[in-house]
Amino acid sequence: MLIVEDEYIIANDLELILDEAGYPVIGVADSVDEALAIMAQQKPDIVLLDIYLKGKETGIDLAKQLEELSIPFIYISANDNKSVLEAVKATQPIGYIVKPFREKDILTTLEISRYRHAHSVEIKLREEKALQIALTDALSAPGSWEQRLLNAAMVLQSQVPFDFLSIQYQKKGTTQCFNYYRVGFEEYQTISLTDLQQMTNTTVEQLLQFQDEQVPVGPVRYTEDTFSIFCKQNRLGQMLAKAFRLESALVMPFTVGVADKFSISFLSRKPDTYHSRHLRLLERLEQPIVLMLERVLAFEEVARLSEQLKRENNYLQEEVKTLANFEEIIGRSQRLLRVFDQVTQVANTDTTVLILGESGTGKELIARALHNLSSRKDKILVKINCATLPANLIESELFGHEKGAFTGAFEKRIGKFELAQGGTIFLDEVGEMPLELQAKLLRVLQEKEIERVGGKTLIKTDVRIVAATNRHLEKEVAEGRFRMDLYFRLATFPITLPTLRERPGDIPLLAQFFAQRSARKLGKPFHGISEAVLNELINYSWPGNIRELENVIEQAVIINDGQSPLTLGRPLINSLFSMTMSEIMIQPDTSFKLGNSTPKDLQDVKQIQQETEREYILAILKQTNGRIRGSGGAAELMNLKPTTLEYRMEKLGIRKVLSVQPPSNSSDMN
Ligand SMILES: Nc1ncnc2c1ncn2[C@@H]1O[C@H](COP(=O)(O)OP(=O)(O)OP(=O)(O)O)[C@@H](O)[C@H]1O
Repeated sequence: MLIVEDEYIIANDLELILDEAGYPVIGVADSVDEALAIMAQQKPDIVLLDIYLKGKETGIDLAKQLEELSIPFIYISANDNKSVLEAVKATQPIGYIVKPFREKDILTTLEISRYRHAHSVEIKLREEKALQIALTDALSAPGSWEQRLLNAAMVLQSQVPFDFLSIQYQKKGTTQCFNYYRVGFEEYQTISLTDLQQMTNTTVEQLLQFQDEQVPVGPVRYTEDTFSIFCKQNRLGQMLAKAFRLESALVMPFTVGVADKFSISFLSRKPDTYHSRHLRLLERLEQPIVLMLERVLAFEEVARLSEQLKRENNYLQEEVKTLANFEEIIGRSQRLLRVFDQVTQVANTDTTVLILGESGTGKELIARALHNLSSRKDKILVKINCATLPANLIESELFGHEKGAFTGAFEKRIGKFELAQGGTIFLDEVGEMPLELQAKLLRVLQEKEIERVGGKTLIKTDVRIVAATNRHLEKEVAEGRFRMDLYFRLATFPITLPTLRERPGDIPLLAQFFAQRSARKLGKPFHGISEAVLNELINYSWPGNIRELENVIEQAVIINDGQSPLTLGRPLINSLFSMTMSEIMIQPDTSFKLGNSTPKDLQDVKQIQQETEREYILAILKQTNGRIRGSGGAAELMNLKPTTLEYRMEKLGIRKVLSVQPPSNSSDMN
């Protein structure tokens, strides 16, 4: 016990009574200063306090400090002046003893007050527990952060009153700000950045900058005298104070996990709303709130990651991911080695790369190698073929859309840019991108942010861009089909792939590689490639480049009897392929319907293509005894989905038969 009493006799009396009753007295003080000095040495459990003391300060002044320190106290006074008693009540003493007192009065009051105090502490603890549970429910309920934080604010209102609540949430360098203005008993109005912008005549950029300003390290209370400091330190707070006539604040910053920072500012119109008990309550709540938010954020992260994983899986099911690195890129020509050097130089930077080269020269393979050699290799590489995306969906495909953004947008959908977050985007055939979209792509490259179709917010992206085209982009720019500014952005680091005819020395290596791979896939022995065939391959001009060579060799392996070196089965005719690149995906076999005559027009080429494909499928089906699906089935050997193969068979008039016996003398399955 500490006795604070300036009348020596009374103080002495009190000390004796307490000692005898078994309450140890740690000191007797006759002024506030002396009392504080004793308390600095040892914290009393209870203080017995007179109102008028030696010195300028009264017992009521000391009581305010005791309240801050959570030390319970009992007044002992003869003063019954009404205004003094009002001031006494405001300090929330646990008891009051009127002088002159009897020993009995002292001991009874002490006992009852101690009991009531302990009881009220217990009630307070129970209330706090209930508050924690209500906060947990509010913050972990489904819904947006805006709604959840508002629910939490409503729970807190009963304990920490406010007229305005501002919550800043900083995550990975971006800050979100949630503002709630109290307009009724349980009514709050959400104040958006746009509302604030209009109310305060400030630009959104300024507001965003204010939002990012430093917050204090621990909980701080700003009252009448110190509120101006709060306004000076916090320009957003200053604006709010002006706009909503606020005069005091309580700021509670805390960190969740390693980097997620929250700062809650309670603001009030009255200058004396916040007391140290509010601060202490928030301090006590900090740990449970942090733990709970950690859990909520971890759940969100898990949900986000599993969503991302789902998307990646879906994506990977559509895309056959080639594990490309230099070992799988065949060739030793100087031209190709120069490309490898360039890839190695640029891989570990975030520089945008433009891969140029004719169709089939291996642009995609190089793009994948670039990704696999970069620090982003553990993240996804998303390929977008700009030529095959439907014009009306291309924007939503790239940037995603919000629910209801356009007819048919029933669900929110994220685009390929968001899917590739942290990884690489490969924009294949970028030269085919519509002009209108080129402007949007340029913005992504410059600002590194995207906006979903129908969305209102900009989303930061961390994606490396690799683009490829077989078009002559400078010519496209000159003819107004490609934006010059985008061209310069993309062409920061151009890599030009040599055509196959520019590196004939690599043809035998590639042919050997493709033949071995196909033979392995088809389960056939491989007896090499004859000298004559190799010469033929070297002398051919390969307008379809490596892809064409790959197809020619694959077909040669299919028709090979498995006992002799590979033969082509049909001659390679240079003149035919000067027609169009896209027509040469499947090589014509001149032994088919058109005989050995050279095709005259596009129709002829198409017919040859179809027949070649038909023969090809039949050869594979023969190999698999007619089995399409499952392991070792034709679809697997051809790297196609079974449904795709069935569709192609139907188009080419190949009927499935129930018996899987190989047909004896015909290669047809009909
Ligand atoms: N150096 C190489 N070694 C082994 N295979 C290669 C090589 N270059 C290309 N290929 C193979 O050739 C085929 C065509 O390559 P790719 O798709 O990368 O060409 P592209 O230039 O992107 O074609 P397009 O412009 O038509 O999209 C692929 O099957 C690829 O695996």
